Parts: sequence; structure tokens; C-alpha cells
Amino acid sequence: MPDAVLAAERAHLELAASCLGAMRSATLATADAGVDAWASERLGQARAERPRSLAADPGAPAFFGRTDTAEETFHIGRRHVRDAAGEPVVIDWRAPMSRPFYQASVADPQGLERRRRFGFADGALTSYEDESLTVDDRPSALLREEIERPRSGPMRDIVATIQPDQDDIVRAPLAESICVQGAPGTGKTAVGLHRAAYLLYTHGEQLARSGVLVVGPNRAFLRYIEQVLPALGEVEVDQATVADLTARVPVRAQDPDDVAVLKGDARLADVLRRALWRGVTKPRDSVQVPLSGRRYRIPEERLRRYVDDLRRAEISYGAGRERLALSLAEDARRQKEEAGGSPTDAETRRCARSAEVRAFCDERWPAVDAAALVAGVLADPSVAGSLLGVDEQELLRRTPARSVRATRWTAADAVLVDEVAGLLERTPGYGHVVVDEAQDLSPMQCRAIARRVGAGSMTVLGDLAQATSPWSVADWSTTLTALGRPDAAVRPLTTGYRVPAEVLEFANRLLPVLVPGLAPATAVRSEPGSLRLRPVSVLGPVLAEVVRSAGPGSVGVVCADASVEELVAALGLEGVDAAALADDGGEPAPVAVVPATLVKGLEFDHVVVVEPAAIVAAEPRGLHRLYVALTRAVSSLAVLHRDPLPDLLAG
Ligand SMILES: Nc1ncnc2c1ncn2[C@@H]1O[C@H](COP(=O)(O)OP(=O)(O)OP(=O)(O)O)[C@@H](O)[C@H]1O
Repeated sequence: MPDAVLAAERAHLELAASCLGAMRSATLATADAGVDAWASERLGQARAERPRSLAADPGAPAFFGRTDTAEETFHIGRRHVRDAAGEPVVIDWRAPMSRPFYQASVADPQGLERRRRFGFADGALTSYEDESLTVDDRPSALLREEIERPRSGPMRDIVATIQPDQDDIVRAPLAESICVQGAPGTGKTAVGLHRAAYLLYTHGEQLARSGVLVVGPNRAFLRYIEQVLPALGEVEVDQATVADLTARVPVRAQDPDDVAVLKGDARLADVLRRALWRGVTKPRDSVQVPLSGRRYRIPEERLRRYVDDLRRAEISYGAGRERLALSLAEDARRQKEEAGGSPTDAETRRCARSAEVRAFCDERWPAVDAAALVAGVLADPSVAGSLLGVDEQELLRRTPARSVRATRWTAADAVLVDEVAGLLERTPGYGHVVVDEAQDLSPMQCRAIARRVGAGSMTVLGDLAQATSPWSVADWSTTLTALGRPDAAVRPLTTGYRVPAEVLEFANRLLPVLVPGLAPATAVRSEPGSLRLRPVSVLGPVLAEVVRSAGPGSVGVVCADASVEELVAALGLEGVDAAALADDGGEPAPVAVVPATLVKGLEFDHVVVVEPAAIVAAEPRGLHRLYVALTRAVSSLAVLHRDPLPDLLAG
């Protein structure tokens, strides 16, 4: 006989589904008629987005939890559901009323007597679990199941199981910029995305105008996370890499590490500012400008004042140039008025656009092309003066290409060009930016992101132990300063939800060398047998056998970048269909051979790390890279090696 509680909950689920259907039809039926064309268009857009967001993830059940106080019961789900009378049927997980679902504990029940979680199979409600908040109870089995479920495909939301320390970060006030230092698998990415969804819900109007941006390390990563926000009903969040944000010039070359480090140094911002403003020069003579048929002379000292005042003003270079032209036209206008004339605004504007005024501005405040300016600095870094040492200037120096367009730009150059573009024109800012894998950003990349936040706030996510870029730092202050948020609180997350204890403890052997003093994470679960170390003499057959014998879920074979092709071929020879994971955001194959430099942020049910020594040897921060590779597994990690393991792991 079916449980009466289950039957009642299923009835509520059906009610919620039909109410949601009615809400959807009502939204679709509303005509796009606003007070004017613009309003109608905005209304139309908003309406187009609403059904999309209501329809997002239609397979997802309308609720996943329930809270009971002495008087009331609330079902908690991914979005509000109301009945025809407007009464709540499901409460959005982001509403303040839902907070006790995430935060209540026996020590602090927050008014709750009971928390109920639901289990689903193929969209059908199949189980429930009650947790008393008045007496100590066993840990939730449904929670454990959710954390352990096999992974396949892209990342999923964690709304049903957000943990109290994660919830604190998700619901932090919009004005607060936060830096989350979290060990692998502690849910940083998940928390950042849920925070974006929470902020959009709580401050919808404000953020709808300015927008929310998520910055990730590469396209493979963005592809992995791209479903999470739409599943939460948020379809309007921009997701980009730093390379996307700074794509003003085509990147066709790569810098050696030492050059990339220098180009990423915050002092380059000062060098570029100096190079730009050195083009603005003191007027040396008076000029004559035309205004409605007459010419007016503007004396040198007034011209100097205009230039000086604008240089001191807190405006962009481009705006300063426009304003200088206007200052000259206004001067002529005042002269004409003093002589009894009354020039119109149109005549004054025409004066500002006259050949004489333009010629003056071109000479004293010349138009600048961002790429050309950077090319000029690289061709002659002496403009840096005392800002850079002589040896550093030489490191930057590059023989100029035939033309700016022919320059073989690097990724670090693109960030410099973007810096100059930001000096020329103000970059529009988002209301909130989530920055993932922030430990890998150079100060100049941080500035490129900070420019896009304006007065908004940031959620900065990262792990110093996973810092693999040549400019990586050992603490957060440099990064937060370059992000323009030096006072952001650094909050730790230390409970690992991805990796079984056996695997995490193995990887953590590297920690004292990676970041001395950094607290290791503790795994929420242990899985005996999840770690296997296999010395091999011939790799192919063993690798194929390990891949074949992996249980259900995704498989990632992680190796040094240079070995990817060889391993895809070796697996092919053994009859295993595997494909290399590419940085184009394409869908990963069920068995993906992953270059170690692309694996950050990703996870697989079963991970095979091939030849750790080669991963370590491939780059200066290879040991950090190995730590990243060893912490990607949800269920099992096999380490295959011909060469000896690094000492710390072998011990
Ligand atoms: N509260 C939770 N409930 C269920 N699953 C969770 C929870 N928190 C995190 N996870 C899961 O743990 C895994 C790791 O999360 P996530 O990728 O956000 O961690 P991370 O800290 O960004 O890891 P890394 O530093 O390795 O990139 C994901 O599969 C995520 O869904």
C-alpha cells in the first residue's frame, strides 16, 4: 500500500505542475502592448524570457524540499508557483522564507520543527526523508545520494542540497564582494553560480539593467557550467573567458613565460597610461576658430588652461578630446556674446567640428588607436622610464611588424590593448561579476575584469593550491587589489563534495609544498578502493582495461598535453572509442582524453591520471597542475605510471 504521506506529496506535486502550466499559458497569452514602442519592445523581451525561464528544465520536479513550522508547511522549489487565487504552492528557494530549509539545525532550528527532503526518479516522486529539528537525527541519506550520484554531461545545480556554509555565501548581500578560498570540490563554482541566481532574484530590477557576468578559465569549462543558470531559470547571464572579454585583436602568438609575467604585471597599466598621456602636449600658440562666419582668436594661456583642466578631470582620454573641442567652441561663443552676438547651439557645435578646432585637437590631444599604442610601446619600451628596469624594457621589446594589423598579438598583448581601450572610453560595467579560478589571473587580467564591474560587486572564487599560471601568487591580496576589491573578505570552504576521502588524502600529500600552511579539505564521504596506483610497463592495454572496467558515468583520462594524441590512438588500438577534449567548448566524448592544462574546474566519475611525472615536468608549476588532475574524480582515481611517482606521492 503506498505511503499516505507519499500520496499526499505526489498530489501536491501534481497541483504544482498544473499551476505552473497555467502560469506559463497566462504569460504566453499576454499581449505585448506597452505605452510606447520602446516599452512594448522591452515588455515583449521580458515576456519572451519569462516563459523561457518558466520552461527551463521542464523535467525538473516543481519542489525538492519542505519546511514545517508549528503552524505552516512550505514546499521549496526552483521557482515560485502560485495557484489561480495567487496563493503560494511552491516557494522559490531564493526567497527569505526558504532560508531555514538550508540553515536550520538542531542547535538553531530557526522556527522549524521538521525538514523534509524528496527523492525523485525520472521526475516521479519516489521517496521522502524527514529530519527532526527538535532531536538529533541521523545524517540525510538523500543528501548523500545526491552528492554521490554518477556524473555524466554538464554540471547540475545543487539547489536541493546547498550546505549552510555555502548558503551563507550564496545569500551574502549584493554590495558585498567576497573571495572564496576553497579546496577542490568544495563547491566554489556551484556556489558562485547559485549566488548569481540568488542576486538576480533578489535584486532583479537593478541587475536586469546592468547584468551579471560569469568569467571562467576556458571554453571547455564554460560549456561544462552553461546549463546551471538556465536550469535555475536565469537565462540572461553572460559567460565569458578573459580572452573573450579582451578580444580586440586577433591572438596568433604565445609569449615565453617571463614575457607573459611582465606583461601581466600591474606596472604595465602605469606604463600604458604614461604612453597614452604623453601624446597630450602644451599649446604653444594661439589658434583662430570660425563661428558663424567670423574668426575668433583663442590665446595660448587659455588653451593651456583648457588642456590642463581636462587632463586633471576624472574622464576618459576620448571624452577629454571631445570636451577640448567643445571648450574651444564655447570660448568662441563667449567672445561672440561679449561682442553682442547670440550664436545658436548648432553653430557652436559646428565650430567644435570645424577643421581648425579638429586640427588643434589632433595636434595637442591626438586620436589614439589602442592597438597602435600598444604596438608602439612594445617597439620602444623606453617610454616606461623608471617604471620598468632596463632589463625589463628589453624583455618587452619586439621588432615592430609591417603594420599594426600584421602584428602577431599574444593573449597578454590583447589584455594590454584592452587596458588602453579602457583608458580611451569607459567600459560599461556589470552589476555583479563572478570570477572563477581567480588564482590564475594576472594583475592585468584582473584589471580587465574590474573594468567590467564598475561600481558593482564581485564573487571571486579560487584555490591557491591550484594556481598554475606563471604569475601565480601565494596569497589573495595581490589578486583582490588588482580586481579593485582589496577589502573583500576571504572566506574558506573546506568540505569536499566531489572527491572521496581516499583520493583527497592522496592528493593532499602535495599540499605542504604547494601552499605551505593552507588547510586541507576534508571529504564528506569515503569510498574504499576508490584509489588505485598502477605501475605499468606497457601503457595501452592497461589503460584500456582500466577505462573499460570503470563503472557508470563519465571517464576522463588526464595526461600531459603532449601525450593526448598518443593516448587517443593507444585507446583506439585497443578498441576503446575515446576523443580528445578540445578548448572549443564542444561536447566531451564519453571517454575523454583531457590535456592536463584543460582539466581545471571539470570533474568525471572516473579519472585515470597517466604519468604524473610527465605532468609535473611539462611546466614550471607542474606539481600544482598534478594536484588539479588528482582532484577531478567523483568515484574513482587510477594513477598509471611508467616513471616513478613524485616523492611526496610515493611516500
Ligand atoms: N551542497 C552540495 N550538494 C551536492 N553536491 C555538491 C554540493 N556542493 C558541491 N557539490 C558538487 O561537488 C562537485 C564540486 O563542486 P564544484 O565544481 O563547484 O567545486 P569547486 O570548489 O569549484 O571545485 P574545483 O576547485 O575543483 O574546481 C560538483 O559536482 C558539485 O555539484
